[in-house]
Amino acid sequence: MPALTTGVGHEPGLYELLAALPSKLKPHANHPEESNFLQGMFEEKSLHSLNIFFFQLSEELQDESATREVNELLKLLAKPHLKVRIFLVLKFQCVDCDLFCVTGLIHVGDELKEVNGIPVDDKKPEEIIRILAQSQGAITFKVVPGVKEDVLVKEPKMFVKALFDYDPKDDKAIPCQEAGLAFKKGSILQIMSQDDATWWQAKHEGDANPRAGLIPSKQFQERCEILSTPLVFSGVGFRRSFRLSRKDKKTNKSMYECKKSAIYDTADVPTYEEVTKYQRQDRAKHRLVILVGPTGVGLNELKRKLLISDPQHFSVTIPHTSRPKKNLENDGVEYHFISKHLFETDIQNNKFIEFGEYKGNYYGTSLDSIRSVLSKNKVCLLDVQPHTLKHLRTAEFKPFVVFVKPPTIERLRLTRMNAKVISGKDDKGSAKTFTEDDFQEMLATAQTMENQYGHLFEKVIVNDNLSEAFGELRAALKKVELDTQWVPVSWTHS
Ligand SMILES: Nc1ncnc2c1ncn2[C@@H]1O[C@H](COP(=O)(O)OP(=O)(O)OP(=O)(O)O)[C@@H](O)[C@H]1O
Repeated sequence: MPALTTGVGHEPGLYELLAALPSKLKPHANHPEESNFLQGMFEEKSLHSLNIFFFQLSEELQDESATREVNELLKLLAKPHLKVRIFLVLKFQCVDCDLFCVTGLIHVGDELKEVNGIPVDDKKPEEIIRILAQSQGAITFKVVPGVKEDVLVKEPKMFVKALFDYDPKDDKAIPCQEAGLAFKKGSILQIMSQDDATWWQAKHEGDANPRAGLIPSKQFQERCEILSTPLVFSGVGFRRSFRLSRKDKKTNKSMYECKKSAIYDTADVPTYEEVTKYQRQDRAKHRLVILVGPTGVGLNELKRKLLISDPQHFSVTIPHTSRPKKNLENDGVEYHFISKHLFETDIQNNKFIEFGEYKGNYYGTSLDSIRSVLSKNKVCLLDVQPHTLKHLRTAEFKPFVVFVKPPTIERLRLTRMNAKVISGKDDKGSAKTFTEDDFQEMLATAQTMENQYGHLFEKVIVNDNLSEAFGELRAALKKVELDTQWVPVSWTHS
């Protein structure tokens, strides 16, 4: 039985295999015209833009017109060593010439069973070439996937969270749009095969339909993304540099300039993240709840409502400052008061997740202040600039990131008519009503945040009607505490 084989230890994908076939088969060609035919056929552009269709065995079995194939497959299935691995009969079709062929993503070691319905088990390669040469129009290969000991016993159990939207209909690179699997940012996909370097096979987690579809591999998507993304040093800032969780409303606003840059980190091209199921155990620490959103969108308001709704359950961090303590203040209540020197040492030692300077004094949120809340078995509510998220996405904090998004400009005008925003522009940090510019900036910043960090948001809440937004947030946080969630695999290895 002819097997599609190449060099040991190398498993090319479909395209490499097609490219390698002429030279592999050449020694078996008896006549120069056979050899030329082969060369021509495999260089044919159309063959490289093959449409690929997958047909599950179950579907084939249900297809009454396929009686002969069914019998053949049943015979094969009866062979104990083939039992598990014959699961696909795969077809591909050439768009340009209407060639309709069978195979899947062909791999080294796959066995060719039929060409155009002619059994080729006993045929020599040169005989197969002759059948190909004589074929007109449709060419059909039937291929039995080769043995892979590790996939024999069970289905692959690798799950990933998609960090980008994908629709094969918009993808000019995919060899067959019909065989592609569409998904959205945040979709959980079960990866069925990574054998091909460019196109993985996957299905939606929990999808009863066992058919897998093609998705771009991680490496391929990274390449495409890098090539298509201009390196932009955006002037659109995240105006509010960082917020502190102080209870003093007067100073709880955008007074500080953040020291860290909000420039897009092109090294982190969002593709897929391997995930696993996580269920918080009874006595385990709560996941850190992070709220992200443009200035004025209502993060403080939502935090405040949560704190009031259940002060025993929710809490916020106490910031550090190097400014002198005022008379009515208590160390460790409004702030942790520390010296400028100690603050600088702590900055050097990466103790702050965010810090800034205002009127010569430092203010910052330390990692230890988060730990302190979590160790009291409370839910810690934190709002940060989105670029700090990657530092907080650790097994220790397992953050649940909520993006609070403004509604449309019309709804902003209506709902925020009487609302006050703390102006960071004047020195006093005084409250003023929202201007049209504030709304525009809020919307623009929200868009930038979503574009750059949207893949890190687990929940998006539009803060249109405040009580509805609060209700949605509350419900989401409840779910996080009680339900099983998909989290990065690295969070569950300790
Ligand atoms: N859905 C809403 N409808 C009406 N007013 C709202 C809504 N959400 C928030 N506000 C009001 O908008 C103002 C700004 O809200 P808040 O201070 O919570 O924003 P923020 O996101 O914390 O902004 P900053 O970063 O400037 O602190 C407040 O007066 C608040 O009461």
